[in-house]
Formats: sequence, structure tokens, C-alpha cells
Amino acid sequence: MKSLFKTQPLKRKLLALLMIISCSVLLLATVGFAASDWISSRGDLYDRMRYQGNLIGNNSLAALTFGDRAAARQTLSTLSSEDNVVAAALYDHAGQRFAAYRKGPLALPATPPAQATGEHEGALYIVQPIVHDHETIGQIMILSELSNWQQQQVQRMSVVLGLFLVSVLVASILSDVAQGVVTGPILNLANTARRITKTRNYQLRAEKLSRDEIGELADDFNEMLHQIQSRDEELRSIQAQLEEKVQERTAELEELTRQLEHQAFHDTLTGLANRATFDNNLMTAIHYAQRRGSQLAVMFLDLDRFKEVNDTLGHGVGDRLLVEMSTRLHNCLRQSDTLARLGGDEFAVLLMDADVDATAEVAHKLVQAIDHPAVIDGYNLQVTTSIGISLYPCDGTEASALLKNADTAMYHSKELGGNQFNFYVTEMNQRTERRMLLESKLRDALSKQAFTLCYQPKWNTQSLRIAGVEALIRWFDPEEGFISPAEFIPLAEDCGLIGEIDDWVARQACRDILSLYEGAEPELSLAVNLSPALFVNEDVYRRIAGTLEQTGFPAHKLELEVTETLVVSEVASVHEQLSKIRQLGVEIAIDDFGVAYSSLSRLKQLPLNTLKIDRSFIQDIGSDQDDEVIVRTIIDMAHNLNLKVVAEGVETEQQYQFVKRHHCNLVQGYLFSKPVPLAELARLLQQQSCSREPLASIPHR
Ligand SMILES: Nc1nc2c(ncn2[C@@H]2O[C@H](COP(=O)(O)O[C@H]3[C@@H](O)[C@H](n4cnc5c(=O)[nH]c(N)nc54)O[C@@H]3COP(=O)(O)O)[C@@H](O)[C@H]2O)c(=O)[nH]1
Repeated sequence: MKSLFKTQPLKRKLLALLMIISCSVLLLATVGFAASDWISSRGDLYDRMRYQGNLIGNNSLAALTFGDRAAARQTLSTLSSEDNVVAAALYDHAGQRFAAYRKGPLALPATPPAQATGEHEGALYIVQPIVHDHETIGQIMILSELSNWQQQQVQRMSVVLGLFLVSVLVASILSDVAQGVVTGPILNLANTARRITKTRNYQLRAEKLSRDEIGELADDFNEMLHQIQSRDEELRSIQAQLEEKVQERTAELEELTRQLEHQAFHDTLTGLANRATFDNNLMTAIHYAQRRGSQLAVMFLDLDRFKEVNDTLGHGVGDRLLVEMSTRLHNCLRQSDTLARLGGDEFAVLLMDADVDATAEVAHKLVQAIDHPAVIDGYNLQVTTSIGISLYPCDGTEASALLKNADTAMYHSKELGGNQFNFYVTEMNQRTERRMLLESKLRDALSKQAFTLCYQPKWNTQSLRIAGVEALIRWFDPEEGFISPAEFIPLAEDCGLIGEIDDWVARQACRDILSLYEGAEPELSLAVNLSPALFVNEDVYRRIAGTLEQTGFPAHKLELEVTETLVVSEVASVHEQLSKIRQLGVEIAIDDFGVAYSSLSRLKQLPLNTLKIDRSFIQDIGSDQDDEVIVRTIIDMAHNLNLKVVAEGVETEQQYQFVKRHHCNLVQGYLFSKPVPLAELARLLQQQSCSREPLASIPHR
């Protein structure tokens, strides 16, 4: 019952409660009223009977006193007019019935009952004494019919019940209205809550239908909705931000994945395919060519002089130069070809369906594309490329063999002076082997100090006397014979031995020249070559200072020949080291000047003493007017910058006369003397000191 009640809607519960309460109250009131009415109407009846008893008693005093039964009966018969009285009896002082009156068949008791009131044979009775002069002379008993009274009571009860039912009806209507008044606002709240739950629309508000506690509840409910709405909006905005962040992160991740994928297959600097991609493409191409019976060409490219640029101008310039060169190479190729950067300044090209002629044509285009200056960070940089080519299937059927053979052919191109391409031929392998052999011999020679020095004099064009010498290294191998520095110096630079070699040359040359003057200050100036690679380690100053200290050679008689690319480098440490070396008193000469397109402004900033015009310009004097103009311009420019000028590689009288005519300070070349051993130099100097004639005019050449 309790649980059933719990499951009922509030409306019904409230209605039921109100009905229970109102019905209970009405019932109690009705029952109370009926009971009281019953009691009071019975009391009224008794009162009436007592009154009738008193009246009849008083009227019967004489009859009792005189024993006049007829008079007594006469008096009792007056009760016939009383509707309620059904019987009456008079008893004498002895309690014996004296006279009686009856309307119906009711039997009267012979003696009066002991109780003053009560019921006798379904009728109400009263018994009361008849007193005269304080003496009881008899008793009277009056019996009143109950059926009339009961009928009246039933009628009254019917009215009361009718009233009760009407009241219940009215109570139920009023309860219904009351529950509506109470539950209406609550249901309104509940409906609003339900709609919000369904629609998730937190902008909805509950209507305030009353100003009581439920009205306050509606206010609180609306306030709560307001807070939920604000929080909801806040959450939505956070969610939107989060979604935006997630989208951004997803995009970033996708981009990163794309970049990683790209990096896995491409070279980061140039964006070209990397080695892995090239190997992969090459293997696929080999399978394809195998099935179709077609040819493939693999090219191995290396940039000549790139190392020098990279070492001297810095990696930033080097990187940009590589990017420029890769663009040029790319522009020469078809979509179906693969161009990859294998690392450093090495590139590889894969040509599909390529025969010898077509490959040679492409290789030629590639060489040409690289062979013109590139302006990088204001420098006019000239590099060239050496290309080696191997063909599938004649030079190999495996990817590794094809690449190795192309690499060998590339070294061959380099050995031939670079700026060219060569197809692989089996004999080239011997050269690679030789290079490896040479490297091992070089290490051995260095440890055994198996090098010697030659000195090539430099003549003063005015006095025609030897003003200085350039120390040049010589290597005689017992098996190989004479090995040119042009071959082993680049090898020493490649395998990191150049520092030791140049240190040895500088120390030995200083000692040699000092020995010519038996400890006195040499009249000659001594020039030694310094590889640009040494400047990368930033310890050239320490090396030179160490050499001067160890040998005691006067600093102002020592000259360092460095490459043009190095001195035009804007790498701060190079400038700094050259300045410190200059502060020692050592002079600085730019070797092979004219090939690296130095700017005038840059030359002005540098601590230089001498420009050595590159042999290539001197050799074309008499045959190339442009080169003559260049030589003249270099001499004029050097003089304007207060620099001495040396013309190197002077081989003919015409060349000599030309440079002399344009006031070149010094000349060096086979016209006057080849590099000679120290003893021969000593003889020349001896000859010069004994002769009054200028030595260079002596026809010994
Ligand atoms: N870092 C070092 N480099 C060195 C050292 N010794 C030499 N070298 C460099 O090796 C290159 C080849 O040198 P080498 O074979 O000694 O040739 C020199 C001369 O013999 C040659 N020369 C001189 N006059 C003439 C000439 O009239 N005609 C002609 N064909 N050749 C001539 O030139 C070379 C000297 O050139 P340069 O140094 O530019 O003045 C060469 O690059 C050397 O620099 C060394 O100890 N360390």
C-alpha cells in the first residue's frame, strides 16, 4: 500500500491526502453531530416524560390520597393527547399498581422498576415519586414509544449523511482545485526540466506562477539553469578551443609525418632524392630494364673546388652553392630521370632507356650547366663538375656495381682536370686502386719524412735579380718515381694529412734558407704554400708562430701563399688569423689570383702584401687579348692597393716583356728557372753575387 502510494503521481497523492483529511474531518463532525443529536433528543424525550409525569402526578394527588381509582384512570387518560406516550401507570405508596393507561398492547409491570429511567419492552420509561407535603404517596411510570423517536432519528441521520456526502463532494472539488494550485507550479517546473533534458536547450526558463516557496523554487531553478547555461557555454567554448587545438595538432602531425616521409626519401638541403631513394629507383630501373632488355645510365657527379669554397667561405655559402648547382642539374633532366644528392658535393643521376650518345649529350649539358659562375652572398663563385658514367648492363648488372664504376669514372674525370665527363672503362679501376695505394704511401712517406724541397726563384723585373723563392714540395717514391704535388696535395687535403705536410715544408724551408746565409738574415724572401683547409681549424697562426720560433727565421722574410677563395672569404676567423699572422711581420700573398673573382672592396679590407697572377692568364698573353686586359687590370689594381704583383708561370719572352712593360714587380716561371734543389739555388745565388750583370739576363735558361 505504501509502495503503491509512492509510485503515484504527486497530483494524485495530494488529492488523496486532501480527500482523506477532509473526509475524516467531515466523518468525525457528522458522527459527533449525530451522536450529540441522538443524546440530546433522548434527553428531550425524558424531560418531556418527566414533565408529563409531574403534571399527571400532581393531578392524581387526590385520587391516590382517597384511593379513587377511576379518577386516577381519568387523569391518566389525559395522556392520550400525547403522541409519544404509549402507556402510563400510577403506583400507590406500597408500590402496587393503582391505575394504568395503555394505547397499545404493552404490558405494564405490577410494581415500578427500581431504575428511574430505562427501557421496558422496547419503550422508554421514567419512574418518579408523587410527593405531597414531603411525603411520598405514590409513583408514576410513563412509557414513551421509541419507534417514533427512532424514525425521527433515522430521518435526521439521513439528512446528516446527505450533508456528509455533499460535503465530501465539495471537499473533493476543492481538493482538486487545491492540489492544482499547489502542484501546478511544481509540474510546470518538472515540465520545464523535462523539456530542457530532452532538447538540451539551457536557454529555456520556468514560468514563475506563484510568489510562495514554489515561486522561490522556480527562481532558484532558473538561476541554476542560468549557471548551467553559462557553464555549458563555457564548456562549449572550451570544447571548441580543444577541437581547434586538436585540429591544429592533427594538421601539424600530418605535416610532420609528410615532412618525415619526405625527409626519409629526400635530401633536406636540396629537396632532391636522397641516397636511399636513388638506390631504390636504381634497383627498380634495373628490374624494368632486365625485362625490357633496355639500357640504363648511372652518372656520379662531384663538384670540383667545392671543398675549397666550403672550407673558406663557410658552410652557409657552401650550402647555397649546392642548392644553386642542384637546381641547374635538375633543369637539364627529364621528369623520368632521377637526380639525387648522395651527400656533400656528390650527386647521382639515373637515366632510363639511355644509350651512349643520349647519355653523353645529357652529361655534356650537365657539365655546361655547372661551368659558369654563381653569385652567392655577393661572391662570384666558379665551380665545375666531374662526371663518371656507367651503363647497364655492360658496366654492371647490380646497383652497387654500377654506382661504384660511375664513381671510379668520376675520379678519372677529376684526375684529368675536372669539368668533364667520362664513361667507365675497366682500366679505371686500376686508377682507384692506385689512389688508395698512393694514400698509404703518403702516410708512410710522411712518417719517414721522405719529402724534399725545391725552390723556384722569383725575379725582380727592375733589377733582374732573385728577390725571393717559393718552396715547393717534392716526393720521390722508390717504386713510383717522382709523384707530382698536383696529385698528392689534393689527396693529402682529402685524407687530412695536409697540416702535417705544410708544417714540415715551412719548417724545413726556413731552415734551408737560413743555412744558405749561415745564420745571418737572409736577403731572400721565402714563400710557402698554405692549404686553405688549415684555416678551418683556426690554428694557422699558432703553426706559423711555432715555425718562426723553432727555426729563428725572420718573420718579415717569410711570405704565405694562400688561395684567393680563402682571402675573399668573409668568415671572421680567417680575417682574424690573417691579421694576427700579419702582425707577426709575415707577409701574405694571394696565389693564383684572378680565378675567384674577388671584389676590390674585399681586397682593400684584407692584410695583404702581394698578388700572384694566375698562370692561366699569363700563358694566354700574346694569344688572348682579354687575358692581356685582365693581367694589365690586375697589375694596375694591385698597385692602387699598394700591393706587389708577381706574374707566375712566365714561360716566354713575350709574356715577360708584357708584364714588365706593365710594371709587374716580380716574375716566376720556367723562362727563368724551374723549381730547383737547395744546392742549385745556392749556386744561382752565388753566381748572382759574383756577377755584376743581372742574373736573369744571363742566357742560362
Ligand atoms: N700546400 C702546398 N701546396 C704545394 C706545395 N708544393 C707545391 N704545392 C702545390 O702543388 C701544386 C703543383 O705544384 P708544382 O708541381 O710544384 O708546380 C709548381 C711549379 O712547378 C709550377 N710552375 C712554376 N713555373 C711554371 C711555369 O712557367 N710553367 C708551368 N707550367 N708551371 C710552372 O707551378 C707550381 C707552383 O704554383 P703556385 O703554387 O700556384 O705558385 C701547386 O698548386 C702548388 O701550389 C706545398 O708545399 N704545400
